[in-house]
Amino acid sequence: MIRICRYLSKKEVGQLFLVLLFIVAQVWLDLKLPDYMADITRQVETPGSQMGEIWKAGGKMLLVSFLSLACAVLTSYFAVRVASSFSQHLRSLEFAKVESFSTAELGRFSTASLITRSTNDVTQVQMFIVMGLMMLIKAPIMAVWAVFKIAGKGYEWTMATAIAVVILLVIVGLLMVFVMPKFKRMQTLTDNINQVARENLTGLRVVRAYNAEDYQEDKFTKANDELTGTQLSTTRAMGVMMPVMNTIMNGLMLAVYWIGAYLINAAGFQDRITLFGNMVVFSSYAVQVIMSFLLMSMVFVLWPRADVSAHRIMEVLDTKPSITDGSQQTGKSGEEGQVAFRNVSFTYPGASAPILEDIDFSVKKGQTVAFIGSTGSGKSTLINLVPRFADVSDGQVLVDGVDVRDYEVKALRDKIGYVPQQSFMFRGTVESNVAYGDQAEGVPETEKLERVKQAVGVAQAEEFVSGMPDSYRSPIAQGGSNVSGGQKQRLSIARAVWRKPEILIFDDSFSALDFKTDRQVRDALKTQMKGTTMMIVAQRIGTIMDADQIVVLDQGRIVGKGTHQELLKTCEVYQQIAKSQLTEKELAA
Ligand SMILES: Nc1ncnc2c1ncn2[C@@H]1O[C@H](COP(=O)(O)OP(=O)(O)OP(=O)(O)O)[C@@H](O)[C@H]1O
Repeated sequence: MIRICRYLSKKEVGQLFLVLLFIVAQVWLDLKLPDYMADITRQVETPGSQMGEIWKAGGKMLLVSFLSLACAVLTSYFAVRVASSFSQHLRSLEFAKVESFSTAELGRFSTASLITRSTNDVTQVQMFIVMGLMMLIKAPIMAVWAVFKIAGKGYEWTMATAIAVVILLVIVGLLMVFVMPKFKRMQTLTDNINQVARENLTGLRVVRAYNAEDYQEDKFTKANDELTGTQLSTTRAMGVMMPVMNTIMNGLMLAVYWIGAYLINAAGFQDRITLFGNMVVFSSYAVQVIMSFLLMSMVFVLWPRADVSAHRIMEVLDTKPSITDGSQQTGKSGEEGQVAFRNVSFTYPGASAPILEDIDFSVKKGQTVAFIGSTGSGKSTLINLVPRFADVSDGQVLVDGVDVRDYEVKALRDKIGYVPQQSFMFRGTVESNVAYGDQAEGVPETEKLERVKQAVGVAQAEEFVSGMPDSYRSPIAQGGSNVSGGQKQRLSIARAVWRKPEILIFDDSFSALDFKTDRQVRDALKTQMKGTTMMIVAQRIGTIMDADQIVVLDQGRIVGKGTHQELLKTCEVYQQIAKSQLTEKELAA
């Protein structure tokens, strides 16, 4: 919790000092009140006192109360401001950090946990800051000041207060031992709920198609019950606290008056007024002491949960992304558009065996290299190494003659147009989905739209986009739920084409297209994206048979490399794939 405070901005630290100032002022004013009360009591008890004097003391009391109220309002105002802006800052930091994560880091935290960590956990810290600022700072100042004020006013009363404080501390200590582990568990259970809810919503269609609502509901109920049970037991424990505190406070009051009555009874007439005044003042201060210990104990009860949350946030912020920037902005001149793999091996974090081994090939500017192989043979893993979604475990991937790890990540990715296996659409319009990314910023609207039209044309999506109610300005729902799989795939291709990159990567991106459209897209790419190096992963031989080079993968190793005709003669795995997909006539052609 303390470590997270280093993310406070200068302005927030300034506001914290203001809060501190208002709290000290408030404590000073609050502790002034019993003095006036003692004054009034003395005046009432002293024969011949003037009514005007009592009014004067009462007026001062009222003024001090108002000033204390004003300080309390200002304290809350600044405390809430600091806590809100700090949590806003934390959320932004977490978001930026998560954006820099590679698949390795994303796999280490689950998506659900990352969401809880940037929402619920930040809220816990925010709540603690508000409560902490209002109580944690005030309580010790108040306690010390009040103790200082009551010291010397009668050891019997001081003893009674000390006993009350000890009882209070023991009860709070016991409570903390009981609730602390539960608070820690609460955050993990919140992750759990998020995970189940997320999975259910994402896979809603599958759940419905398999009539698995009851099964999903059971899973959710289990996670929900666990969280509710933990929350209930902590809340119950906390619920006990207030009545216990009240009882201690009232008990102390009784003790103060009982001791007072005893002392006044035993004292001579002259001392009785002083003793009575002391008793009234003491009882007010004793309440302040107990209240401050009560506030402190409340803070210590809130602390564990906030501490767990702060720790979880720091875990994200402290994680060093495995993909770090190099210094190169450009590649070697004369080697633009070239991609080469040099004896590349890759092992997923935590996996025992490499997924890719000894991968070696190169492709020149404007050429097309295709990858084919059985499911799980490592095709996606291989092409993901080019835009550095992960880094090689051994060997080198070169783009434009430079190791991809030596590039500034942004510069490297600016060279690449990537079409993923599962097309992803963002909420917006057709245009905003195609002209997507930093390169779309600052491009004049008319030029942007013109380029969108060209890219959509290459992806053979013109017909269906023109058929949409608002054409290029038609809305696209989150995740592209209002367009078909094939339409999504074409818009996804258009998005990569729009960038006019040096290298285009297609990860099985033609699978949802019919044969005719597949052909048309490839023809359009060939004619309109001349000079662009293409890396295509495909399942269909038809999609890749005219590639300049085909790389055949089997269990993470290259088992064949060459053109379609060469591989038909030399590569057994390729022959098997070809035989299963092509007719005798096509094979002979
Ligand atoms: N994040 C990951 N962590 C651990 N192993 C993974 C991860 N992603 C993929 N794998 C494993 O790596 C292997 C290769 O996966 P990859 O997705 O590269 O295959 P592929 O050839 O593209 O398959 P497909 O044609 O089905 O898409 C698989 O055995 C898979 O289980």
